[in-house]
Amino acid sequence: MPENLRRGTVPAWLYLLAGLGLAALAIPLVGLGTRVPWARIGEIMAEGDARTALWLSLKTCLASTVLAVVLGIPTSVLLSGSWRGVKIARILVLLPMALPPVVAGLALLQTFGRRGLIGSWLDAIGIQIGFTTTAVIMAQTFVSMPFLVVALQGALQVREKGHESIAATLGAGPSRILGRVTLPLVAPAIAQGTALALARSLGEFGATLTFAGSLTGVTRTMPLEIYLQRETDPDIALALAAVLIVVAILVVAITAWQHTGTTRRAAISDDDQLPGADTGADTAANTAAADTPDASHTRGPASPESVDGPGAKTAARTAPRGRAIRAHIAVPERGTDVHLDVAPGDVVALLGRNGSGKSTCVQVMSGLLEGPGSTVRIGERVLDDATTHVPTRDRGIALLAQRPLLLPHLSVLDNVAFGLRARGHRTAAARARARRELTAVGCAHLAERRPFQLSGGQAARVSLARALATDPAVVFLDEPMAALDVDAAAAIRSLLARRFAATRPTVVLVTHNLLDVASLATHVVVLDDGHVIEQGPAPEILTHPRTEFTAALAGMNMLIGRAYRDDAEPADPHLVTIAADPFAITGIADSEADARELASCRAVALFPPSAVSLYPAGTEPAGSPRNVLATRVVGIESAGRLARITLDVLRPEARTAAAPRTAAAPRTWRLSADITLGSVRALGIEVGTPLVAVIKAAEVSVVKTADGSAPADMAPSEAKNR
Ligand SMILES: Nc1ncnc2c1ncn2[C@@H]1O[C@H](COP(=O)(O)OP(=O)(O)OP(=O)(O)O)[C@@H](O)[C@H]1O
Repeated sequence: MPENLRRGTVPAWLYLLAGLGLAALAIPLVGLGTRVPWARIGEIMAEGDARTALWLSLKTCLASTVLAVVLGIPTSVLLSGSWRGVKIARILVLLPMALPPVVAGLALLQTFGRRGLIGSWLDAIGIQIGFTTTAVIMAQTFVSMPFLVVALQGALQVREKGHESIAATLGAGPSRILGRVTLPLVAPAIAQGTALALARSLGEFGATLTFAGSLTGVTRTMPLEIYLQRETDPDIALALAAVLIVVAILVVAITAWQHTGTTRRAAISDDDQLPGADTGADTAANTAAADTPDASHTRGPASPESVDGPGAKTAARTAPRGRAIRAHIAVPERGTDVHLDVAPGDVVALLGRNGSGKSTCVQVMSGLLEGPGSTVRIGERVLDDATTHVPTRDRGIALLAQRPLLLPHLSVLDNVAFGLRARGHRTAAARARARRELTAVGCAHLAERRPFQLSGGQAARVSLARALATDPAVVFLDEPMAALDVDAAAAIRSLLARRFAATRPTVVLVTHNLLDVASLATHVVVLDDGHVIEQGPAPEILTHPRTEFTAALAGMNMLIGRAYRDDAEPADPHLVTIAADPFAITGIADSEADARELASCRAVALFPPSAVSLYPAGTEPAGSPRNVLATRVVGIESAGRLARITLDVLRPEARTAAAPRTAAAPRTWRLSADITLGSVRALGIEVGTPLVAVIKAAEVSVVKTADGSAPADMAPSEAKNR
């Protein structure tokens, strides 16, 4: 029993009406069944007229269904769009469904009959349609095609269009998008519409009789044969009716089977999990495998075409492959007017409140949205101006959106190969490259799966592999980590950082996450209400925010400095200390591999104000917290039910022995701590109060900054020792 019926959510009276409805449909068929001379069916069907009628019905139905599909699919695609007059066109197409069949037959006769509008012309050149098998096929097509159009047009109108946009960014042209993306996505509706059209053709009677007549072997189909036999031998009519019902049941059953299959797949896809799909543990294992540099069997180089080593990265850094972006995004109806100037190989984080215009900028630059006054130039190419609009597929960009938007009807491997195929690569070469890309994101073992068999994190990795497989010079990322859990997001972030460092594309990254900014972005552009309100190098904007929004975003505590690992702590391989002489703080990297890689790099430690506990000065907190800082209160403000305490960290007397000295020592380090109002009273906090701040290492995230491989604040001697 369906779930909703078990839960009693259906009112009792519904059962009565539903029972009556089913009975109204089934009882006449049962009544017919009781009168059918079942024992004589074989003998009756062996007779010439009956067999001829059945054969003619099957032939004409097949032909009319093929016509309905060939003409109906393009018609449905056209009618699913929005253009002037589309509503009238939709009514016209549906009209044959509402017409009595005899009227449909009259219309055809008056048009294609010997003396009809077009028929008279055809007759003049020796072509006669009326009362021929062609007329039967035309009559069946006329009445059946609207069924296919209705089923398909509805599905096309509500389809997810994101897949098509992504296919365009991967270089697919309109025909490839229609054939490889749009139609496969609405395949269940095509199957259902085709079966409905076939069933309607099979039962067609009135239009056929009026337009084609009833000539044995030429136009007399099964319904006509049944009608005529009813006058002379009712037993034969009943036997033929039974055969027609069996054929109709077969058609309907095939439809129902198709429909159930696709619905089930879609339901599984929505849950993103299924029996046999990876569990969280598997995902974690994959993540770990992908992030372990020496796990060469599961993870190849960050760039499939490059060698993943510090030397390679440094070499790549000096030679960006990305192109400069110069854009003026003007979309008045969205209140967006933004100038963006991005240097080759830079990673620009586009920040701003919801609705501030970030996605609009990405849509215009990727060609998915036309801004009337916009100009977009990538490298030397003008992509948009008053007279030019280069379609998305020809822009040489990649777009990674919040949802992976993998094509559900293709395997993981073919999803990744899609962009390469669209750009003319042969299947074998495209698949070989796709395998390398999958290896690079730790998903080689998933190549043969379908997207509905992936977890959210795996789908995001595959989507990343697909976007980067075409070696784009410019990458747009529209919150690709927003829908992922913390671990999956960290893994994707780390993959992106490696890939960007290795291949240096120009990147525009839309995000709300400070970790993304700190670890990926070289520059930040902040939007508000469709306009740029602040921009500059990422570390500068984050450490000295000039707007309320950036300050709130940067409300996290942070320390940018040089990372090092304490070799005396082999039991804690994730621990990393960030030193910005004389200050230092210990946190945890996303993985042991990240911790190893971070050592000696420029990195940022981030922790929220809620992670800071305060104690009276001079007390030694119980346990063994890693970060114990002497501080002094410089500000107190109310933050709802909490108080936000601003503290200056006091310069330690002696620098931690293991901490290397940095060239540019910060003069002050200011922290925020959120504590309850009761704690404020209990600690007697006021401006100037000395306090001990304690931060658990587990609360401190450590990520390499976007320019992490080239520490800017290192003393020359230390840079040499690296
Ligand atoms: N399809 C649309 N049609 C009309 N207006 C839209 C459409 N999509 C977005 N807008 C409007 O354009 C403005 C900018 O929206 P946009 O989606 O670019 O913002 P955003 O900064 O990306 O927001 P978020 O962080 O919520 O994704 C908003 O005022 C929004 O309401």
